[in-house]
Amino acid sequence: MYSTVHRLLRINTHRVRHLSASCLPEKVKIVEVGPRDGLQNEKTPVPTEVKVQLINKLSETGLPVIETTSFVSPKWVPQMADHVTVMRRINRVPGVIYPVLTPNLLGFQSAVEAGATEVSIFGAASETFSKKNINCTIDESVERFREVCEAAAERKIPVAVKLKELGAYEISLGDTIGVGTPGSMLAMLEEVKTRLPVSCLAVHCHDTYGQALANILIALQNGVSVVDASVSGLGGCPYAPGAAGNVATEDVVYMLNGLGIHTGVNLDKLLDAGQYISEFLGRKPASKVLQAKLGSKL
Ligand SMILES: CC(C)(COP(=O)([O-])OP(=O)([O-])OC[C@H]1O[C@@H](n2cnc3c(N)ncnc32)[C@H](O)[C@@H]1OP(=O)([O-])[O-])[C@@H](O)C(=O)NCCC(=O)NCCSC(=O)C[C@@](C)(O)CC(=O)[O-]
Repeated sequence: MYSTVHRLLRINTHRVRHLSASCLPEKVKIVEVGPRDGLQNEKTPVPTEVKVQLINKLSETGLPVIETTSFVSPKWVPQMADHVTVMRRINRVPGVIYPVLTPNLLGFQSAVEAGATEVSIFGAASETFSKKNINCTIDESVERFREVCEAAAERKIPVAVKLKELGAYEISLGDTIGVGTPGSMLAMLEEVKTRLPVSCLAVHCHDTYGQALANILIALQNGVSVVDASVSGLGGCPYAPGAAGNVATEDVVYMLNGLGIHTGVNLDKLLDAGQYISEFLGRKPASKVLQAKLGSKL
């Protein structure tokens, strides 16, 4: 029995090494979106101090990018109404980037005043979703993005956007409703890679159908090395009813550690941050790794 298990382990290890060497990146940049994408959908207001504490804890984990808040209309997304205070109160760790969402010029200007040094704009591939999410057509949204990109370029502020020709340095491909499968991820990436260099692509996978980790693995095998994830698997989009949270950051880090891929993230500190916010929300974490750690405490 022992030797069978041993042999299986040896075979698996060999396969992991083979994967790493041949087609997986050596390093992956994880973009933590929990404080924004994760919390925006919470129905009960989360106190500013809790958001600040969460971001400060995440800042200590080694995560390189933490999407902090969004400068959208408080009438549309009340949970993000404290964006200025959050930006002012967080402890910014040198080397960590704290981007914020800005849907239009007004949002961009407020974000800069509050000290944002990187902004993201967000568009949709579906007219219906564009209208529901930012109250304009796709064409109109591109015009708004152009204004933001021009204002950002004047101040040398990097922009992450879906439209590379406007000057974005990174494009995050979002499966907002989490219906993608490894098959559709592969087909989508093969198509996108005919038009854009894979080095500027990121993936943003919600886990509604439990496919997110498998989809991410396919993306990594296709050269993507930037992955969005949300601590404790928080989230969902207010304009995509029924969509589950993002893939849990803890689960992504665990998978990448197992593949020998460097992230720079301390998993124990990340689990502490996940436990902190899950306990505050009084909710079982969606992260399987955090569930395993908490065990009988759940
Ligand atoms: C885009 C708008 C603002 C257009 O909203 P609108 O109503 O069309 O805008 P408007 O220009 O007609 O202005 C109406 C009012 O909003 C104000 N306003 C206008 N702009 C701003 C601003 N930036 N910040 C604060 N206030 C703003 C403006 O001043 C005015 O105030 P009033 O005169 O009525 O008092 C609105 O539709 C909105 O805020 N939508 C929310 C979008 C959002 O946050 N969605 C969730 C994030 S996207 C997401 O989760 C998906 C993603 C990215 O994570 C990917 C994935 O998950 O796969």
